[in-house]
Amino acid sequence: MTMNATRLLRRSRAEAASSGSPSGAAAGAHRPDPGPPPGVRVRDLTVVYKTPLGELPAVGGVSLTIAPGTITGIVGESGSGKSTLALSLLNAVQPPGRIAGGSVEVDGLGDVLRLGGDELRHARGRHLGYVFQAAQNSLNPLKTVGKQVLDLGRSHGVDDLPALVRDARGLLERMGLDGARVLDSHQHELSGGMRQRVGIMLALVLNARLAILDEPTTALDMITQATILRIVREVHKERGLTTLMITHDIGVAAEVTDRLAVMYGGRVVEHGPTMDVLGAPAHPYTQGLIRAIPRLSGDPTQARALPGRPPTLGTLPARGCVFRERCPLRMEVCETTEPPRVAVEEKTVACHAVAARREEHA
Ligand SMILES: Nc1ncnc2c1ncn2[C@@H]1O[C@H](COP(=O)(O)OP(=O)(O)OP(=O)(O)O)[C@@H](O)[C@H]1O
Repeated sequence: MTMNATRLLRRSRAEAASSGSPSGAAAGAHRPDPGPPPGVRVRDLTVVYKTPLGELPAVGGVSLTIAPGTITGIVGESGSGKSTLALSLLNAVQPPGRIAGGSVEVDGLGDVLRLGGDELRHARGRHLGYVFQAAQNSLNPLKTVGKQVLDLGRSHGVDDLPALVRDARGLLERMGLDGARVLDSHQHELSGGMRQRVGIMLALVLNARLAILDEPTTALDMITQATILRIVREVHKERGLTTLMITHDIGVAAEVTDRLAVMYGGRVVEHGPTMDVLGAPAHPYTQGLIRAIPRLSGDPTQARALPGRPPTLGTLPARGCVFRERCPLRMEVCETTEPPRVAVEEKTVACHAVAARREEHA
């Protein structure tokens, strides 16, 4: 560690000792107020991966509006395209993947898919905070957390590094940790839950207002999981964020999110207020997912796994509805035509059967 870094971190420790209280999680002092939480509009997003069978879509024409200030969950089985969608929001899809079409408009940033080079690097961190899947293991093992905060600040041209370190400490203390001690620690000195909190701090310390959390509680024990979820909710509120949370665990989504998007085979099949999606699911896939979870279905003896297996890129049908193979409501049109998106109360549902039923009742 350079002398300068050591001095900055020492100063942070001295301040911690003299102030005695955490500096809270409100927006950081090293930067003027970045404004209200942003809205996000994903339009016709298609992301393909190169495979031996050619380029195949992991995300197929997804449109999704994320309202400012909400916590939106993305749920779906493994391979449904959740992480690929999250990476697209940062324009961070890597080869053999490629964003083949669409746009991702973020308030205050414009279309993220049109950003490149320095602009994009700047946007990540300053506007878009991302906690990777398995963030517990993504810290640099050779550097203390404090040094990583300073590296982050320098790489984003932060002038007031002491203020940045103070914010990092405040965020850590807000999340129930001894901030000064954690800043002084290496990854191996921290538990999984502590590392996850460090990941959240690193995503937010530059004042990003759009937080993207990919499976933030995977691999944590139940108690630590509950703590992290509480922290996500509280920090979201205090810092005025728009938060997107990827999870395969509907129970987690039910606890934390305001709105829920259900993905299947690279499509968003149902989206709306979490209470409505889980309480009155309209898409046959969402209905099946909920029936498979005893604590949500209400009757453990009635819990039934969805028949069949989720598709892979190679088995995904090129035309028609991607869910039809497993669908109890399958109709002829599902073989050939992509389902329309229909409004069902406050939800949007992509299903031919739901659309047909609505027409009957119209
Ligand atoms: N690097 C890659 N090369 C080829 N195919 C990929 C690659 N990354 C993902 N895929 C495929 O794209 C599809 C979507 O994957 P993605 O990881 O986005 O799904 P997910 O819902 O996040 O799954 P999980 O919960 O398991 O992470 C899957 O079929 C996956 O096998």
